[in-house]
Amino acid sequence: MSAQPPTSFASTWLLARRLWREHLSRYWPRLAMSLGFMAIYSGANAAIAFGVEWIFSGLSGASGEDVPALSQISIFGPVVIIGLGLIYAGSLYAINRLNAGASLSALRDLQNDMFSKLTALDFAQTRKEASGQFISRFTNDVTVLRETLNRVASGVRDLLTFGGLCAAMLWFDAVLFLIVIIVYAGVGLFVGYIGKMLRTASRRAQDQAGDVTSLIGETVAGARMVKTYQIEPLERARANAAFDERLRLMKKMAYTRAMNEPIIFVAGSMAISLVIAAVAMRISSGAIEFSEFTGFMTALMLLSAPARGLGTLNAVVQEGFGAFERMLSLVDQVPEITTKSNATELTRGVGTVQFENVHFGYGDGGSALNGIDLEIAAGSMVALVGASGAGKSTLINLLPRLYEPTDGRILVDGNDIRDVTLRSLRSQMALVAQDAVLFNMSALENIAFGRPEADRGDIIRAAIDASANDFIAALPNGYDTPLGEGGANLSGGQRQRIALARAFLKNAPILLLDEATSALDAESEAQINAALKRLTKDRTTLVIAHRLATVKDADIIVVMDGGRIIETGTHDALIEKNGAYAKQAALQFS
Ligand SMILES: Nc1ncnc2c1ncn2[C@@H]1O[C@H](COP(=O)(O)OP(=O)(O)OP(=O)(O)O)[C@@H](O)[C@H]1O
Repeated sequence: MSAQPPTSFASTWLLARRLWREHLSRYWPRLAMSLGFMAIYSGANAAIAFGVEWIFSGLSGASGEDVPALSQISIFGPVVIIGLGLIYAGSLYAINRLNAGASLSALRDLQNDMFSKLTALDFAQTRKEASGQFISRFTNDVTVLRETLNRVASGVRDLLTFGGLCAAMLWFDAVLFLIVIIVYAGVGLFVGYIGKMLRTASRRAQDQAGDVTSLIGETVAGARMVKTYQIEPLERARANAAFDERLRLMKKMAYTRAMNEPIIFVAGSMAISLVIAAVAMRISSGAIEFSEFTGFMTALMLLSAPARGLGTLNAVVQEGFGAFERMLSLVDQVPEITTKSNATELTRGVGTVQFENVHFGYGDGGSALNGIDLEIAAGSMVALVGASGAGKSTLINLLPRLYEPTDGRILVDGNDIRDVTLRSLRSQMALVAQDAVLFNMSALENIAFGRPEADRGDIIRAAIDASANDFIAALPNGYDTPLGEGGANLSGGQRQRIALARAFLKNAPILLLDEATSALDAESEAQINAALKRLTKDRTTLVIAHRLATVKDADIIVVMDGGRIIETGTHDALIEKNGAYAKQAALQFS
């Protein structure tokens, strides 16, 4: 969830400055050109008032017989008005085009910044928020901010137009102008208050939009569970509740926003009535002529459009800044697990691993690992066994620095893993997890994750080693077949073999394995076992072992309980010891 700073003027100003400095300023040439066109546009607007004044002064000055003067007005009047109209329309097109180009490009940059940060965040940081909250920043928040940037651009145009029309009114009559300005200043206070309410409401609505995105994502991803457990009504109820909440928040925003335009309208009517009330006095005292009054009234009428625009601008800006704040709450996160400035490159070694008095807790008070000491010889296989929650996955996750130990240290080939670059450390290990994560790309690209620079031949060789070549070749487009989101078009065993092919291709000296427990048919299991044997050969392997075969083949079995190692030894030695492992083995393998 985003931090919630106060919706003060200062925070709006800070956000506006960041938006300009970090995202918009690089597009200043386009924005400067747009500003030039805005000046032309507002000039054309004010000139219309003067054009009307000129026509009326001509009409009231000329008598019925003054044919040349009247025909001059009937020829030049329309030409002037059409000319001004064309300048007005042309500059409006240029303004909209230039602004859209700049704001859309700035949003693309902001999305890139967010995505870079998303990939740079610590594993733990990406787990803190539901995925929907992240997705929502790229979808809902971007849409809201895009709307705001459009409106800010038209707001600048409105401001210039407002200024131009005010200057015209001031030119015609200062006293009448003062009346108008006092009325609009009073309205400004209301509008500011409404904007404040909207920013708070908008932040809440955007956070909630993230919850809705998560819910929909869960329902689609978990379609199998939803159907087999027949929890469709439950899911519908959850969705109904979320949409009801969305309705409530959006209504609150819409109702608040709805107050804006009527207030501006009332202000406009009040300004016009007060001006009409005062004009007789001004004309009778000779301060203003009738034709000047028509010019003044034209400017006042033209003022209502930019005034409405400016009046609603604050509301839209506050909504947009609510979204921008949420985006910044991602961009501003600082990853904690990083490469030290004096880190060295970990060169490919034999793959010895040492855990020295390693402690770790997830920050929720409890400790997941309590003083792990473990030495793993190069090329050996260590099987981690123990009850659920014993700390096996946690131990494996510490090695590629997905999490950092709270105490103790971990060495790879004699190097403290905090003293080497993250990139070189992670290049020394391959991870094959239980849930083989596949992406919506071709089989070829999915395997190539192991080593992006690998050529097609290397990739096919890795697939052959992983017993994956036969089924991939049989896909409609072979290696170029898209695998569907999450590998939806493949069986569990096939997904596992793609994941193994990735590890073969990476050819790292250290292998981290969370063995699949998913029920595989005998043939798949045999194929995966054979592939695993090839993969683990001559590599240091840490495996969370579920299979009897793996446990028996391991060089050392490490039995964990409550974040501690309680026994180590070979299968035979541990059976002979008749301790915790022997008991577990008796239960499992009987
Ligand atoms: N992301 C997390 N946040 C907080 N606590 C966690 C997190 N992941 C695991 N834990 C806790 O840390 C402890 C060790 O969990 P871990 O996943 O390492 O156990 P495990 O032995 O791998 O279990 P399993 O065999 O069920 O996967 C457990 O008490 C677990 O509840």
